Amino acid sequence: MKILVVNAGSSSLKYQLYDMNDESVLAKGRVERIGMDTAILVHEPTDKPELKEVSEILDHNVAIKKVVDCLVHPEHGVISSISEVEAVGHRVVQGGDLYSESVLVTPEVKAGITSLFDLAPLHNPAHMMGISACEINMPGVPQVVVFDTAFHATMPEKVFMYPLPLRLYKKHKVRRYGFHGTSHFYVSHVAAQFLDKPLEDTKIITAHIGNGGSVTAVMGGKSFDTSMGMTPLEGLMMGTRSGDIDPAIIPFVMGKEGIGPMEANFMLNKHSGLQAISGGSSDMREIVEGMEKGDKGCKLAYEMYEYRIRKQIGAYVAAMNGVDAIVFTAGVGENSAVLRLSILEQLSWMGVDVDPELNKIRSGEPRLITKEGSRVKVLVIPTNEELVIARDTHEIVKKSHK
Ligand SMILES: Nc1ncnc2c1ncn2[C@@H]1O[C@H](COP(=O)(O)OP(=O)(O)O)[C@@H](O)[C@H]1O
Ligand SMILES: CC(=O)OP(=O)(O)O
Ligand SMILES: [Mg+2]
Repeated sequence: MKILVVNAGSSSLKYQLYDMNDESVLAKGRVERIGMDTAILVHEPTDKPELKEVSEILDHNVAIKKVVDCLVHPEHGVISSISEVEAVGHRVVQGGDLYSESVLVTPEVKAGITSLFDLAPLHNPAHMMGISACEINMPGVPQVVVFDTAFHATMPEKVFMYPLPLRLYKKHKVRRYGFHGTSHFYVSHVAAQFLDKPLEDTKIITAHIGNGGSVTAVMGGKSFDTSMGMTPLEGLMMGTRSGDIDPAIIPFVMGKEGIGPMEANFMLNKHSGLQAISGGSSDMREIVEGMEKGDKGCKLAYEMYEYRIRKQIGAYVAAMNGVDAIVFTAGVGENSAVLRLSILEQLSWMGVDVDPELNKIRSGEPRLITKEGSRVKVLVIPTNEELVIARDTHEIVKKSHK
């Protein structure tokens, strides 16, 4: 079965086409700057030359049409007809308390995702545009949605509730949901295979550090706590997001600067984090480069970012009364040896004995970066959210055919 995996954002759309016979990727690609007349499409077939194009792509419908054209393209295509694609799997960031697992898209599910727009205004509307675009361009093909929040559905009440008036939870579903669940699920289960222990007895801390970042305490294979909350803004300092701040700052700044709630939200999501403190860049590579050249803003941004991740890991050791392994994943977690070393050197108190040489090795494979005998093992595991989405989609569609 061939499955198309779609991750639709507000102005971008990433895709991968899988052949589920051997879980191989036939092609992947991305469309950026959707809504502009200079949108960029990059299509990368596994065994054929890449295709790059700049053109007008005004909405997600046109974007999916372009993706379909690429997949069947005489020179760059990987299938002869779009009817070879038997299912589509979508990443959906917010499933609220409606979904604790992946589901087949039905009119009810679409209404469910739409009812959660308020809880993920930057993400869910874009996902719905992706789903509609696939319905139009691949009529009759079953679609499945895989939620970032689903893996965190096991968090206990004491973890997911906020100490706020109860009516806010009852009326508006104000509670912690957590995100990046597909990634935390994948890397924690790969990590468990490295530990010579039954999954039920494992305590693993997973650090998904990309543009957005979150740390999860995974106990017995289940999410116990995670650093993101009702929205992907809570927790760590991120590329452009503030993460945790004193909530009283928000009304204070709104009053002082004369801004409304939308602007305040925009500031916290898009103009904070590494970018704000470094004075320009949200990219860890540039932050480290700047720091090495003596840039004070980059140095402070790096130190704050590192400190907040380390503090979160420490908190989850306390939350689980111990830890067997720590996992680093996603863009920064997989690639920044410098950042991993800064964090791990200061966790020696709890039995982390990092091997600086192993830490430096670059590879696309899961790998151990602690010395033999380190009481807590540390692993770098490349995440693969798309593979999890393809597997769930495959399972659900197979079942629905029975
Ligand atoms: N070699 C590297 N060293 C440090 N950071 C890197 C490196 N390569 C990529 N990154 C970081 O990874 C981030 C993107 O991570 P990714 O997980 O792809 O994010 P997202 O899925 O949220 O877009 C970039 O912002 C960049 O800072
Ligand atoms: C939920 C979330 O923060 O996703 P991303 O890291 O892809 O922005
Ligand atoms: Mg990501």
